This record gives sequence, structure tokens and C-alpha cells, in this order.
Amino acid sequence: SKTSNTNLPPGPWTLPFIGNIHQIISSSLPHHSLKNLAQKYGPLMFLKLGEVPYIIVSSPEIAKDIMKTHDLSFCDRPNLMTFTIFSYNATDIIFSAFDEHWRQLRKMCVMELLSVKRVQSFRSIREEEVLDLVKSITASEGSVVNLSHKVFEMTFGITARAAFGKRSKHQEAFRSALDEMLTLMGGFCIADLYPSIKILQKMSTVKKKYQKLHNEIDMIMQDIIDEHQSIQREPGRDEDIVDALLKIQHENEHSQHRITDVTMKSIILDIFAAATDTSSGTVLWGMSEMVKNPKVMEEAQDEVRRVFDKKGYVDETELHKLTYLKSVIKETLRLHPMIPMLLPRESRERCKINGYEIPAKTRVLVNAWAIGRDPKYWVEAESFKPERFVNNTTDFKGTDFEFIPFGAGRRMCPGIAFALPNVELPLAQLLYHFDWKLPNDMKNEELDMTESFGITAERKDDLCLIPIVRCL
Ligand code: HEM
Repeated sequence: SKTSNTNLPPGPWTLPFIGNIHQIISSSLPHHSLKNLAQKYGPLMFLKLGEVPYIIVSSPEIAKDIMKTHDLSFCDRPNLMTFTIFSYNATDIIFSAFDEHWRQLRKMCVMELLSVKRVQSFRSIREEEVLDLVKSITASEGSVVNLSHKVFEMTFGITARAAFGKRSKHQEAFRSALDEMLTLMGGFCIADLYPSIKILQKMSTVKKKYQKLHNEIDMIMQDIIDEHQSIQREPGRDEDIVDALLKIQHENEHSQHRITDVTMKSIILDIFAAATDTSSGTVLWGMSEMVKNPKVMEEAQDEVRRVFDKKGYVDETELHKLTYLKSVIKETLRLHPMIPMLLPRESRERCKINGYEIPAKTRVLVNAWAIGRDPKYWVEAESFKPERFVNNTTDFKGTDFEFIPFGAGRRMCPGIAFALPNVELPLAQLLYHFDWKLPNDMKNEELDMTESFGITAERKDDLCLIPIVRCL
């Protein structure tokens, strides 16, 4: 059937009951299928997934319309079952509706928890954790190393120490519960596509499973908060994120926007969910692309070694001199934006975009992955060419809509300052200390670059490489 409102954006015919679900999860990943559909129906496309209306945005111009010109009309998040359970009923930042509560939390995040000053205070944590990574790879010199496992462990270690101050006794349990949570959040939940069928939400056994997992995560975080409250911080130890949250809680005890323990836990969980897979995934895609493109690897290694050879080791003081590596990271984020369709938004009111009518409560997906590969904007769009960013001001700060790996507008990622050193420092170290070979005499061009299915587009297969330690 075709819907009766004829002024909706164009889109494929919908089937009864399922709408267009079959077209986006048929043979390839949703962001790939949607890119192909957009080539036929245009950069603003209307679909129905189950009974829910969606618009899919696939060009910089329409992305700008949605996330800049009409940002206020599109800055809500939809109320999705999985997300709601894990976000303490959407009282966090990521999944909260656009309201005063979100505004207060976002301000606290930007000004306090993820500020440049705070990120700098975690420098020694990053340097230690990345050094541990280097040591553990060195110990496996000449044999195959599962870099995916090691890099994830490192990123998780940095986040856990920044959030909790030290390695917690719950670290392993927390890590595996979080892993499971992220996997569950990446799937399609049938109840979210048929919101009118209330019984789907009530009787769902999946819901019970989600709640059980959430309770486990909740208990661990509560224990960590209680421990912070009962033990005084040793003098000289930098404030971690739980300390900072407790301080804000104390200072705002009588304010209308009091921070409860639930709010604290929702923010901590957001930071873990948003920071770990995204940063480690970017490091791994960067390494994969460099292995596939040995000339790029060589140039990046030359630069890191030139800058740090005098010192004999890599630290954060001179990372700003690695201009080519910064271009490598940008190019990685262009081809592999870790959240390929950003996070879903929802229209708060009826709105006109590009002459088409968008009803209130329409869900919005911005295909940042397709936009980053649009040949109209990028020469040799499918090739990995960091040079395109050398002496070029195009950036991911949310103003160049052809390059939006962190989104744009009011809901743009507030964690860029936290993320960048977690990507730059490990890459610099991996390039400085090691040369890299593929196992089983595999040729560089044979490295499989297939992505996994989920909110984040990680490598489907783990990245396994052989490190050769560089003699200094
Ligand atoms: C390479 C690393 C990262 C990438 C690619 C990334 C990307 C994104 C994207 C695409 C969004 C959605 C933007 C939108 O809807 O327009 C987002 C939101 C968010 N990110 Fe990140 N992110 C990264 C790292 C981080 C880190 C390290 C943190 C925190 C420590 C963080 C915290 C958040 C939060 C709290 C939101 C929700 C913002 C809101 O809804 O108001 N992110 N991120």
C-alpha cells in the first residue's frame, strides 16, 4: 500500500504489517541497504518499519536541514523498549527526551565530566593503560595477536579507571554485562516496531532478560558509588567521574535539579556505552586500513618515529605534532563512522523539509556512513586517502555536514575530547613500537573489512596481526 498523505517524502512501497522491514534487513547491513534505496528514492526518504514512520537522510544538505535549520523540531529521541530499560527509563543523556532534565545533564557533562580539563586529568591513566597494551603485545612478538581483544581491554581499562578511579573488583563482571547489554541494544526489538500492540511489550520474555541484566549492572554501579561514599579520597589522587558526580550531588542537594543515585548510574552507564566500542572500534578500523594500505602505514610510522625518536618513547605531550596521523583518523571516521546512522531521533512536531511534510513522532535516521562515501562530495570516495584531509579544514565538529561521524546540532556527541586521545595515543604507540604483518602469508589486500550488525559498526572478524618489535 502507499500511505494516504501524498506530500510525504518519496519511498518504496510498503507491505501490509511489516512495511519496509524486509528491504532493510534483507541481504546486507541496514546502512548499506538504505544507501542503495536512497539512490533510487532520493536523500530524503520515507519508510515504514512495522507500523512506525521513519525518514532516512542521506545527503549533507538534508542533514543540515534536520540537524541545524530545524534541529529544535528533531532533537527528541524515540522511546524504545531496550533503550528505556538500560537508560533507567530514559533519565540519562543519550536516550532522554529533549527536556529540562536532559539540558541540565548535558550541561553537567560538557562543563564538568567531559571537559578538556577533566580529560587532561586522565592523562596518566591513558599513558599507563596504553603502555600495558604495548607490553602485552611485545610479549607476543612474532606470533599472532588478537588486537581486537587487546585494544578493547585497553579502552575499557581507561574508561573504568577514569570513571571509578581504580580497577574495581567488579571489573570483569561489569565488562561482560556491559558487552551483553551493547549486543542487545544493537538488535531490532519487535515491540519497538509495533508500539500499538501493548501486549508485545508486556509479555516479552526478552524484556525480563533485559531487566535481569540491567539489575546486575545496577548493583555493581551502586556498590562502586557506596564505596566512594564510605572511603575518603586520598589526598593528591585526581577526582574520578564518580567523585565528581558525588560532589555535584552534594552541592545541589536542595536544588530542583538534584542528582539522584539513579541519575548518577545512568550517566556512568552512558559513558561506558558511548566510549568503549566507539573508541576501540576506531583504533581497529584505523589499523585495518593502514594494514591494507601499506604506504599510509609507512608514512604514519615515519611521522610518529620522527617526532618521538629523540625522546625514545611516546607520550601525550607531542601528540599535536602528528598531523598526518590526525588525517588518518579523520579518514578512518569518514569511511567507518562507528555509529553509522547516528542515534535515532524523533520529530517533536509537524515540519516541512525540502518541500515534504514530516509528521510529528516520525523517527529519523541520518545515514552518516552513506554521506561520508557520497562521490558528489568525496573524490575516490571508497578509497582510503588520508591526504584529502591534509591542509583541508573539513572537520568532524558538526559544521561540515558531509562529514558527521559525531553527529551535529543539539544532540551531537559531547565526548569528542574524551575520545580523541583514546584513539590517537594507542595508534601512535602501535605505529611507533611495531611493524605489522598479516598471519598465514595473507596479502594486505585480502584483509576482510566486513562490518558487524549493531548500533556500532565494528569489524565483523577480530583483527589478528603479527607484531614485529622495532629495535630502537
Ligand atoms: C570515536 C568515538 C565516538 C564516536 C564516533 C561517537 C559518536 C556519537 C554519535 C554519532 C552520537 C549521536 C549524535 C546524534 O544523535 O546526532 C553520539 C552521542 C553521544 N556520545 Fe559519542 N561518540 C564517541 C565517543 C564518545 C565518548 C568517549 C563519550 C563519553 C565519554 C561519548 C558520549 C556521548 C553521549 C553522552 C551522547 C549522547 C548525546 C545526547 O543525546 O545529547 N561519545 N556519539
